[in-house]
Amino acid sequence: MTDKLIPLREQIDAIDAQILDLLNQRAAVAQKVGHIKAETNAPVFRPEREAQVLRGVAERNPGPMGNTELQTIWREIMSACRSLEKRVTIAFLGPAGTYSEQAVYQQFGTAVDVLPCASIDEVFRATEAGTAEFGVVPVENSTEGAIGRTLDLLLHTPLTISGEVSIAVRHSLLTGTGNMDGITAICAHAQALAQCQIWLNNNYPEIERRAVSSNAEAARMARDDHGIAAIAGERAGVRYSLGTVKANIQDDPHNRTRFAVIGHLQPGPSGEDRTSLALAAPHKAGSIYRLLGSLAQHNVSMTRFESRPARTGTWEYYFYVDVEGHIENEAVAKALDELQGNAAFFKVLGSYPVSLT
Ligand SMILES: O=C(O)C(=O)C[C@]1(C(=O)O)C=C[C@@H](O)C=C1
Repeated sequence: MTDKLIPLREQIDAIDAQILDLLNQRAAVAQKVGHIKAETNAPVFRPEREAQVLRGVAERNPGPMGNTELQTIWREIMSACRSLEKRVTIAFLGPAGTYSEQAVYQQFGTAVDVLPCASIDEVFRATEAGTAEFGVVPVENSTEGAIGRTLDLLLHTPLTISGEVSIAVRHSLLTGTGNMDGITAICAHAQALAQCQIWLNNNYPEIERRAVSSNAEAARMARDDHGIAAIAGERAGVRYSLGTVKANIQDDPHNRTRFAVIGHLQPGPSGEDRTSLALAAPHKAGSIYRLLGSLAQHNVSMTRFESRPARTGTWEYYFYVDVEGHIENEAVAKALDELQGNAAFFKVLGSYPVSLT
């Protein structure tokens, strides 16, 4: 080692000592917050506050560190501080190694307990029953569209959406050996197979494609059977000790999945929020026009409009609408009040901070 490094490392050691001291000072304050919350029975996880802290970090950042990297560090700092107040349990669509698990850690940091569930229904059940404080469920994918089961369950659950997480979906072709010798089937969740079909048609048109319950399950199968290749995220590859034949094989390089955090909590305004609604229009000419007109009149921007059959066999539809702003914002409250008066069905699914990515 050159002598020139020695003084620089001494500087780093001194800075680390300060960081350590400051982190523990922060943790001690969080513990005091935790005691007050325990006395008043207030919720430990406050997504609106965490969103403000993370946005503040990016706003104040003079560099050279990037905002994304700093926000990842702060997410972990808050996760660790929160776990000193109380450790929360998060249900998600398992098994471990799925994008849903990644969404859990992206929202809550890693100082949480996780509860992998076998289905989206089970995530709702575990959260409704209080086995988990929160659940994380996929809502939509940018190439494949809405996750119907989540939308159906949101209609009648007592839970509300308290956050959203957007994850870049990157699929890799993975095998036990890191090459395709002797591979007779490529396994993945049906959505992942669909998201990679052009690449698969161009590269391995002759190999059978088999849909399984999740990409992580495919990765587990590939570990146990060297005749099977899996399409999954690198995270699953690491978890199941697989080699990468080819990374980034998704047809759409901008492929993203949006997840909802569901729970009994209704967050307050964070300054940059979204409100999700479910609506049904009465059987009258122009009824959808009138419903959406309330939003336009009060200058409330709509960021999503999705329809889904009501499954009554009568060509009725539920509409899933996202608008900018929190339900406590005056314009949003007025628009929704008016809209509710014109709707055959109306439910606020939740008001929550807009995700950072
Ligand atoms: O401000 C609070 O309410 C805290 O509990 C502190 C803190 C933090 O570490 O900054 C931790 C958990 C909450 O979700 C929000 C923020």
